[in-house]
Amino acid sequence: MPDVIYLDDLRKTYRDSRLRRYEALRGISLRVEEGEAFGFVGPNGAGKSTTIKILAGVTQASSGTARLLGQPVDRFQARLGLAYVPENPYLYDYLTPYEVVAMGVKLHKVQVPDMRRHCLEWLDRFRIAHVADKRIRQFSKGMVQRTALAHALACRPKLLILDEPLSGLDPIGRRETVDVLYEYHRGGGTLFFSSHVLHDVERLADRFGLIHKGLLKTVQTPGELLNAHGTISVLFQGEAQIPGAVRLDRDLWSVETNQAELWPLLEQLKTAQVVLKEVKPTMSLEKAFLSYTQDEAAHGAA
Ligand SMILES: Nc1ncnc2c1ncn2[C@@H]1O[C@H](COP(=O)(O)OP(=O)(O)OP(=O)(O)O)[C@@H](O)[C@H]1O
Repeated sequence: MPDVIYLDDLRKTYRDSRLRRYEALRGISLRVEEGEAFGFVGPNGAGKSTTIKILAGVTQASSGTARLLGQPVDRFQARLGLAYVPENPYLYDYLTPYEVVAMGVKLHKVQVPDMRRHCLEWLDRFRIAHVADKRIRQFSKGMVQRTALAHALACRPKLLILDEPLSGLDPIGRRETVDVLYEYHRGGGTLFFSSHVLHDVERLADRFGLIHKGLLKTVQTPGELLNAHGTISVLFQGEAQIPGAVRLDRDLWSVETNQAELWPLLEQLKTAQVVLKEVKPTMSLEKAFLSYTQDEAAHGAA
């Protein structure tokens, strides 16, 4: 079974209006397997959209290899089974959401017993079924985004590539969209998405890749991240002589530990007969993100 996404030494050089060269991608290599949810994170200008546009066939790489489902991205076969939503989707604004979704379903040759019902179900998942027959021209940015996402999912793609899928959505819309994407992933779909909202990447991604200045700095699972850098915060209630414990309230204490020290600490707390209130990892993707980008700045790397 080939990788669903395969990138090898992918490079992209842009030229500005004065024909000066700018290397937006400086050799990205990456594999995403079938059924994986891969989060692509990085600061503004890192190269996320450029990578995604190459995958979606919107722009061409300067060099390197990019394959989808075993096919080079410039072949139309690579896009069979692919749905892509760009950062700012452009939809023909004289169409209605129903027309947009139905057109996608027909183009992808998805067999559905009742087209109207199928489309309305997806529009309903994104809370826009009530405006299914209104012109998109009248829509807000968030509603256009919801229409584009409904269109992508209604096509039952094998691979879903989304560039900043949550931007432009309100907090409830973000949560609902994460839920839909989670379900798609649980159903076996492969998901590749970029996001600035690290919390959403943590909730959705099996692995995440951090891109900075056109280079992939790290690819990790949340578990690997925790083992490599993580600390664990333990909250307990009651008296125990634990070095480093900080009193939060009258008899509520908090102590930070690491993976190796966790079990001995829990044994100690058990012996002291305190009430364990919470054990949670404190290494967030946000901290990792900052550590990778700041380390580089501190060492003056290009
Ligand atoms: N068409 C273009 N012509 C020239 N330079 C470009 C073009 N598109 C992108 N760039 C430059 O390439 C670099 C990477 O841009 P890209 O849009 O891929 O970053 P990004 O990680 O998606 O950023 P953001 O999070 O802000 O969307 C940036 O410096 C950007 O200015």
